[in-house]
Formats: sequence, structure tokens, C-alpha cells
Amino acid sequence: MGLTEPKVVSGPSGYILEDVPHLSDYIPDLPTYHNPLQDNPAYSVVKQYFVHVDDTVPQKVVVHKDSPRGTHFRRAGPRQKVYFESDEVQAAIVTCGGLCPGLNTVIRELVCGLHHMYGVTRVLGIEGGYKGFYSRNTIALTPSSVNGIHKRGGTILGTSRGGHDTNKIVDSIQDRGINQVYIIGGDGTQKGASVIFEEVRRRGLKCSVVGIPKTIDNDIPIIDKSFGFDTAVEEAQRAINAAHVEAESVENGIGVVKLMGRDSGFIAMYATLASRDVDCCLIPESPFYLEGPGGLYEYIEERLKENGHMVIVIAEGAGQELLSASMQSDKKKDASGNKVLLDVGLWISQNIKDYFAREKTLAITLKYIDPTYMIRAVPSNASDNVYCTLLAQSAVHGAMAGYTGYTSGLVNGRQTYIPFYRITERRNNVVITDRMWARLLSSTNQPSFIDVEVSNEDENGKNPLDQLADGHCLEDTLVDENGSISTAIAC
Ligand SMILES: Nc1ncnc2c1ncn2[C@@H]1O[C@H](COP(=O)(O)OP(=O)(O)OP(=O)(O)O)[C@@H](O)[C@H]1O
Ligand SMILES: O=P(O)(O)OC[C@H]1O[C@](O)(CO)[C@@H](O)[C@@H]1O
Ligand SMILES: [Mg+2]
Repeated sequence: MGLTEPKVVSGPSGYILEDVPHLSDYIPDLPTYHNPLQDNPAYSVVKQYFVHVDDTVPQKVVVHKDSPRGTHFRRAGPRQKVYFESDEVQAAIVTCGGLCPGLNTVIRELVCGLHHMYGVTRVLGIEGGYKGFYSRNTIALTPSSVNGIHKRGGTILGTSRGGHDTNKIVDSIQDRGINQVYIIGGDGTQKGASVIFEEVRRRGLKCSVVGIPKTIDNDIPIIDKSFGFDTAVEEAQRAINAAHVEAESVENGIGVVKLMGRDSGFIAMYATLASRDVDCCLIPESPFYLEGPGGLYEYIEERLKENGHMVIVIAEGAGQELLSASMQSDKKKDASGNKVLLDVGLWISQNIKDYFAREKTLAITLKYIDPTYMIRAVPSNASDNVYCTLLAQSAVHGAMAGYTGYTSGLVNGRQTYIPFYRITERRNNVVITDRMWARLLSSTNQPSFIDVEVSNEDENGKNPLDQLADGHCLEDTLVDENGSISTAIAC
């Protein structure tokens, strides 16, 4: 059996539905059941509570009068008919990859959603990420055991990188009789979920494989934003405030703050836009240089002469090419195959200090703040908690309705089911030729560094200005006119 073919349905005026797989695609004659929510007083009174079979959500909301209707995703939510009886369900939940605010909230809401909405009592927590399926114990999760966990950072299940052995994982799913598996994690995790789904399907198992996107880097495409992102941006404000206070309290003070963002600079960009105290934001997508006209040193000097202090925010993945050139280091990888980054915060701080010591143009005082792990280890804020609840409930409705091989995600403010291949095909990046980055440049007044570096290619031989030519990000540009981060921030 080959890989699952994308289920693409087209309609009039260029309408396209990129649908998700269903258990009935490969298991014939599956029985259906009355949705128990129809008897639940909380839901049965709500008119049109059940999602219409034809409800879909457009990927692109900014259109021209003659443009085709474009790609749509299946709208998430409860269906009239379900493919599982309550006492038949054996669900499992696993968290993989790095931490992110809201992981415990999603776990809690999956357990409570299954229990309270569908009467499902058997939910297993897989400990320690993917490898936990075959090397660790499981824990029984109940509404009472998960009751207060949303107030805690981290994940009560533990997490890990690496250790994705598809056969062993699916053997474990089969041996334990798991028929709904909820996999919470970032881009790597969703790729892992996709291969688990393919193997489950190849074996003909009645098991829904559901991904829930998690990443504070916000590097998962299609979705408006990842849960925990708002919390991380909010937490980053504390570090930026501290850097600003330190910098403005001394003569020629410079505060440097390093934030997470391996390949995507969204946290740094939004933290900068939110703060208004930042004079320069450096992200992986926008190469910069230090020396000479239009370079960082020149800008710092100008800013200090003008203001007497400045704050620099740098994403951990920024300037890595400059560091590796100066440090001649080996390119190390973590257990999942992600490149291990050199500490750009320390490096840039030292370089700025050395420059001013050498040039003697100004006597500076520089303070470096590295809140890296603090912004992701905190519990989720109120809006992320609500977001996590909707994501988890949508995931449960989809699995109960027999859908599988999908990531549950917010698209243009609506909960949807997105096929894995759309989630895993590329990474979401800040588009430096887009309006959001222009807004940032005009708020900080920093140099764009583009003119001189226009010919710089990254390690994949790509030029940052080619982002638009790739077409991906243009298609996904969904930021509204107010720049609200509660709406689409894909590019
Ligand atoms: N291509 C892949 N195929 C199968 N499994 C994968 C793949 N890429 C990553 N994984 C598995 O997914 C899990 C998480 O991956 P990774 O460490 O890259 O974190 P992530 O999910 O991308 O989250 P984040 O980057 O936000 O921390 C790991 O257990 C890893 O082995
Ligand atoms: O040190 P760890 O746990 O590998 O995580 C670091 C990485 O995880 C992330 O937070 C993504 O989850 C990146 O921003 C960061 O590079
Ligand atoms: Mg990742």
C-alpha cells in the first residue's frame, strides 16, 4: 500500500477542499453511532451545534473580485454521527519536542473533553515523548487527575527529542488497543505523526491519528498561530523591560536580550512590536552585518549619540552564519536532527564590547539578558488557555467522527482539520519583504541590512528576498491592518 493520496475536492469558481483522511477510506462498512452530545443538556439546546458536512474554511481571506475561491479546509466541530462508541474508545496522549506554555492545558482539555462530551473513560498518558510508547510506562488520565494541571508550566507527561521508531510505536498502539492517539508537538512531531498515521493505515487499524500543533517558535505553516506563542511574547516583555531599565540608567547603556526562535523570528518580532522599547531586532530571516556603512556598529553608535541608550533583541537563530564563520565550529545536531545553535547573544554582546573598546568612540555599558527557557516554561496565559481548550475539543470531535491523519488548527479564526502533508511540507517564516516586518522596521528605525546583503544565500542556497518568489508566504499573508496577533500571523 502506497502513501495516502491527498483528498482534494474541487468545486465551482476555483473552490478547492484539501480534505483529511477518514477511517472509512480504508476500513469498509464501519458502523456509525448517534453522537452522545445530542443528549447532553449543555449542547443539545444550541441550535446548529453540529457542523454541517459541507462546512469548510478558506485559507485565504483577502481576495479580489475575480480571484478563484482557493483552498479550503474542513471545519472542525462535532458531527451528528460518530464512529466510536464511548466504551470502545481507548485514547492516548503524548507530548514531544520542546516545552511550550499550554501543553498541560491541552492535555487537561483532551481528557475532560473526551470524558464530559463523549463519556470516554479510558485515556492513557504516554510518558516522555515518542520513545515512551515503547520504553516507558503509561499513566491513566482522568478528569480528577488532570484537574489543576493547566496552572503549571511544562507537561505532566514529560517530553523528549529523537526516538521516533515508527514500527515500535505502532506495535505499542496495536498491543495496547489504542484507537485514538493525540500527538502534541511541533513541526518534527507532526512529521512523526504523519508516518505513524501511514503505518496505522497500512496495517488497517481502526485508530484515529490526530496532531495538535505546538511550538513557541510559531514555525508551523497554515495555522494562524501556535498555542503558547502569545504567552511567550508576553513573558519576553519582562526581559525586554529589564534590559531597558538597565540601559537607560547608565550612560551609553546597551541592553541585549536573546529570545527563542531557531529558524523563525516571530517571537523576537512580536516581542519587539509589543514592547516599543527595542531599537533593533535581529532575526534568522534577515541577515545582518556588523562593520561598515549601514552595519550594526554604525547604527548602535548613532542611536547612543541620539538617545544615550538602546535595546537590542536577537533571536537565537539570527546571525548563525556569522558565528560559525568566526568560530569554525562543527555543525552539531540534537537527537531529532535539529541543528544545535551557537550562543549568538553572548557572541554579539562580546563583539559590541570589543568594537567600542577598540574604536574608543564611546564608553559603553552593556548588559546581556538571556531569558531563553523562562519564556517557554511558564503556564499559559488566559487567551492561550481558551485557545488550547478549543484546539483540544476540536481534536476530540474530529477523532470521534472518524477523521484521521490531520492536525487540528486555527485558520482565519476558525477551528479546522488540516491534512498532515500541508502542515509538514514547509516551515513558517517571517517574510522580510512583507508588511509586518516593514512595520517593525518603521517602529525601531533600524537599518534593513538588505542592500548590501542582497546577494547572501543561506545554507540551502536561498536568498531571503526569494521568499516572495516562493509564493508560499504571499499566499498565506493574513495579518490584518491593525497588526493584531490574535489573527493570522503566518508571514
Ligand atoms: N521527519 C521525522 N519523521 C519522524 N519523526 C520525526 C521527524 N522529525 C522529528 N521527528 C520526531 O518528532 C519528535 C519531536 O521533534 P523535534 O525535537 O524536532 O521537536 P518539534 O516537534 O519540532 O518541536 P519544537 O521544535 O517546537 O521543539 C522527536 O521525537 C523526533 O524524533
Ligand atoms: O534546548 P531544547 O530543549 O532542545 O530547545 C531549544 C529549542 O526549542 C525551541 O524552543 C522550539 O521548541 C527552539 O526555539 C529552541 O531552539
Ligand atoms: Mg521543531
